[in-house]
Amino acid sequence: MGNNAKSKKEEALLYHSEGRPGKIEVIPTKPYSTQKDLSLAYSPGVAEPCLAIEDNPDDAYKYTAKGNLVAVISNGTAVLGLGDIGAMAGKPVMEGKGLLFKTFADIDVFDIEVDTKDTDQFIETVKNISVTFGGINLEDIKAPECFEIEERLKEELSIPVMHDDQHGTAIISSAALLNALEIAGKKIEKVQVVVNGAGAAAVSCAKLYIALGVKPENVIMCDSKGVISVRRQNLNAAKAKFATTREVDTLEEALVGADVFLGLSVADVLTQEMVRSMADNPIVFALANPNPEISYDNAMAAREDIIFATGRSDYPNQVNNVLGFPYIFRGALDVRATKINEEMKIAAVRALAALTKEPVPDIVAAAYNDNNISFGREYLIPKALDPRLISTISVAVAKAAIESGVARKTITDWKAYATELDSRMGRDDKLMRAIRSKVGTAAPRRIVFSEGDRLTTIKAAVHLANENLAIPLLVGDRAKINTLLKDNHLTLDPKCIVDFRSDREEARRSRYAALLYNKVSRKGVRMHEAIEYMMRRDWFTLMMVASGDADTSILGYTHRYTEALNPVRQIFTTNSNTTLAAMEIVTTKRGPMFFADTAVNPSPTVEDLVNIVLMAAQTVRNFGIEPVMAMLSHSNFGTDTEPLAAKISKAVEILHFQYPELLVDGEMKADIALNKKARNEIYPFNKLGDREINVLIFPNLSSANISYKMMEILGGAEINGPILMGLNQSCVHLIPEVASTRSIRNLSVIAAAETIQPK
Ligand SMILES: NC(=O)C1=CN([C@@H]2O[C@H](COP(=O)(O)OP(=O)(O)OC[C@H]3O[C@@H](n4cnc5c(N)ncnc54)[C@H](OP(=O)(O)O)[C@@H]3O)[C@@H](O)[C@H]2O)C=CC1
Ligand SMILES: CC(=O)C(=O)O
Ligand SMILES: [Mg+2]
Repeated sequence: MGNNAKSKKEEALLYHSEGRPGKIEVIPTKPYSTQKDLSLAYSPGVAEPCLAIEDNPDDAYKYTAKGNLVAVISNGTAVLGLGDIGAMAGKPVMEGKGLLFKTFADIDVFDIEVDTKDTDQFIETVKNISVTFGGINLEDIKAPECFEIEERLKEELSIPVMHDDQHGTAIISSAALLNALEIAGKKIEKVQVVVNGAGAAAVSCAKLYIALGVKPENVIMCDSKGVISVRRQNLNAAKAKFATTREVDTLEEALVGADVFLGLSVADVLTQEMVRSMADNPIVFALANPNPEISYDNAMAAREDIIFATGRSDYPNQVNNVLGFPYIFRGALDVRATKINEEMKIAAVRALAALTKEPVPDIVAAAYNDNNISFGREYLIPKALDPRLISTISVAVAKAAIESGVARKTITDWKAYATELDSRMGRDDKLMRAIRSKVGTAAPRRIVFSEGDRLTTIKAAVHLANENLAIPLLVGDRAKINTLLKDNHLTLDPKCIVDFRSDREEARRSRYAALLYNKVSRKGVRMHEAIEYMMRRDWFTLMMVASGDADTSILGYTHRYTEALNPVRQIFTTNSNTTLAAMEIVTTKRGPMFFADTAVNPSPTVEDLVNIVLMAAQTVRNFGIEPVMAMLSHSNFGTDTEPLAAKISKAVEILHFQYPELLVDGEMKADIALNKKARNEIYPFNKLGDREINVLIFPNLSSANISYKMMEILGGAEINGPILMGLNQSCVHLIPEVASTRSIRNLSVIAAAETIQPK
């Protein structure tokens, strides 16, 4: 074993053994700390749900975890491509499936390893424990027993049962096949397909390919003994259905001129010569795990026109059932489907294939460190970490279950269901959705971007234009913008590009310079400077807004937010001492929280703090949310009198006196702010009562900035902002040049929303 392989082995073993051994644990979902809690969780309180379920078995979905609990069950006879390694040895894979179910679809899993190879015993065991679960995922059970096991369990149980290696694999590889055929320019009813492997996965994939249009006579299947032909004796029933009449005996012979190779067998059985003998643009899915039928490097070296996929995550095109089973079960559980039928599988195939053609979100680009992911040879199928999979596949599956009559619960509000799915994964950005919807229903605003020739900005602009959320105006070099658009297969109306330094814009620059001079001549700016400024993208961008050529702007900055604010202050404030401040929307599990001041005032005075509170209150109100504000400190209501705490206490005193209607109090520590029970018990005089605080005003820039960044990294919160506050007119927000497309897009939507007057 080479050093690299050895260290990978050690790494994998350490990963599994470190800390609490294994990969999953059980976590209670109800309080259990007091005697009272325990008497409800267990005896005597627990008797009540027991009796309710005895009366009405369906109540198990109401009072127990059944409805969200899936059993991953295996006997270890076909574990990955490792073969029959036994029930116990397969446990790491089953725990792994549990981890994937939970993290990708919020489904809880018990992994169950059944130590028998006897089909009847296995079925009996599963049947006897099935009441515990909302669904059963059979895993890594070898063919042909797996076919009978699944068929009988499906017939005899009224919860969804799916053998993942069969149908999960079939669904994902079918979606990849449809897309690969489109890229190869081939028709499904014409292609010659060679399937290597005749087990659980291979047989099921071949069946689904045929259901999607592949001609049965165009499929040749091979097992460990070669081509399955009518001339062979003693074929099991599943293989017999694929026996060919053609005069070929080996994989090598079968592949000559073939369009598709589908490998669900073992490593390294496909040679470069075989690949070279295939038709033009050969589609090669080498899906054996952990090592494919041909390595990525060998496949790529074999020929240039190959369209290639493996089951692995470390190469492009991971065709692996992980893209399917979490979401298929999610959809099935949510409508309490009695089975997973053909309609649901086909719906999942189509949804997956279609999703691949949608622009890829930044979060995926970041996760794979690749900004160029778009439909093509290297992207036949969505990435496993794509957060859209849940709302795309589960919705399609649930709809198909309802339409095909196997659902025991219906869903009518599909938007709400998709939202619920997103929120399961902690990505619930209700506020952003509300803002987006406000912007989407108004006439699109003209948003000018100072960094118009950056790819992140261009992508955000294309999204905003395509979604009709704004008319983006990109300030930058036209040729550069056009190249970036072309290279990234993006399109944008040429009118959206403002090549501000070009000769064509000379008249506009003069007009803006005159206007600027008019505005700032009493702030020390001379005419020749105003003319020079118009060659600078920040000044030019701001003048587009000041002149009325744009409704609002997004200004990129490199080093310091406060430096970038200088032209903003010059153009849009009458007094250079006006307090400006910045606020971040921090989307937490509790909902949106607003943090201020996160970017402008390093050490705010009492007056600044009062202004920050007033501006934050107004901004939050504009979002349709009633602000409940805590002024944070290391001290609670005078417990410390040192200057920083005293400054906040003074600001509160002024606010209470001058704005008695405002729900603001402090100074208080973060735990007191965020725990209303403790706040009311210890400080019953506080002004905020039973309300949850949603605005946190920090004592200084450092604490605010540190806090929201910690929330982002450690707390997994999504951050949107910074929202610049304090200008008379909403006209600009500043964003770091390194910001992601998602951040730019969200801030743009916020900026657009601010310019919409309430009806
Ligand atoms: N990427 C993905 O999502 C998935 C990949 N897989 C992979 O597919 C493979 C098979 O899994 P599964 O169907 O569950 O297992 P099974 O045990 O049910 O089937 C294995 C099949 O492979 C055949 N086989 C073994 N050696 C060869 C060979 N040299 N040439 C041709 N065929 C051969 C066997 O032939 P015989 O019938 O003669 O014994 C059998 O038909 C595994 O590597 C697994 O990791 C499986 C599921 C999902
Ligand atoms: C991916 C999978 O389920 C397998 O290889 O068995
Ligand atoms: Mg498997």
